[in-house]
Amino acid sequence: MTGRRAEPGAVPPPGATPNTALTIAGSDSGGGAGIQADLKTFLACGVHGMTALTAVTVQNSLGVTDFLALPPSLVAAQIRAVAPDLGVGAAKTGMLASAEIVDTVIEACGQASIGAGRSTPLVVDPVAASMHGDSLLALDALAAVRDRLLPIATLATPNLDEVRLLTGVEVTSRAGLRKAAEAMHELGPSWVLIKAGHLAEDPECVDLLFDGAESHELPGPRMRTPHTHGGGDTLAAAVASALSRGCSVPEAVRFGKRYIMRAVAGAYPLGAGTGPVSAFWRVSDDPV
Ligand SMILES: Nc1ncnc2c1ncn2[C@@H]1O[C@H](COP(=O)(O)OP(=O)(O)O)[C@@H](O)[C@H]1O
Ligand SMILES: Cc1ncc(COP(=O)(O)O)c(N)n1
Repeated sequence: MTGRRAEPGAVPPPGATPNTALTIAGSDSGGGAGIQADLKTFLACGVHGMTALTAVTVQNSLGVTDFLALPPSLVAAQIRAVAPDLGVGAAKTGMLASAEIVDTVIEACGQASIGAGRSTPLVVDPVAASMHGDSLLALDALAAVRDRLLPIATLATPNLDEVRLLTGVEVTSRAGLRKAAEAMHELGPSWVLIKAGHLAEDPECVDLLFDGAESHELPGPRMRTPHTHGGGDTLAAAVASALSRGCSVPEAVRFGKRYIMRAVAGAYPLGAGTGPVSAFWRVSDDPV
């Protein structure tokens, strides 16, 4: 692997080939989530980002009003185009829109050696709906994600709504996270990171990483901001960035947690609804 550095997040020296990460996800016209969040995060984490676009959403700070899913063959073709030529250090999935896209992505990942136990680790963020509740995944696609995509995930990163949809386990407090992690792990991913952002009453955001035997808490303060649009994508993309540099899953998740805490701390209002988490904290203010 070219350019591996001990410190995840470091910027590659000018002219050096950076590590690479691929996002397989939808476009957010508002720029806060989806491939836009992933690309900003990849840049901020010092890796070269690539995209396999699955859908175009019509979206702003108030929600998603429409989307068009791309033909599955075009999604697979994007993966096939970049994998052998540019090399994929790590991949992540976000919005996959339809069962046909899910199955095509699984097949293309197999051909490109992306997935658990293969050369390229795969982070599956099982995106089902936007934070406003707008569906981003067809009903029949949830079963495809649960039964066929999660088993090839190196790491799955569900939020608590996705845990409920995928496993039926309802989490209402920090004490319930371990049960959620066990139920998610039974679906087949090597590792599970349960995100606790939705436990609004908890003064902290303690996410839980689980490998089927041991769980590790990722503590962090709960920031007083409503502007967390794109938070899940940003966390998963930061984790994928660290994996692309050869970090272990626990190292990559700890890096991702540090990254998302800074991104939420810098989140800003934009539009009449919910603003995005920030990537600006990583940008130098040197004059051009
Ligand atoms: N108010 C907050 N303060 C600090 N961290 C947060 C806050 N809200 C969410 N997070 C963190 O952001 C990440 C995304 O969490 P969550 O909101 O649960 O997922 P999603 O964006 O997929 O719905 C997690 O690491 C979570 O702990
Ligand atoms: C294209 C796309 N992908 C993912 C999300 C989820 O992000 P959020 O939960 O912040 O709405 C989104 N809204 N749009």
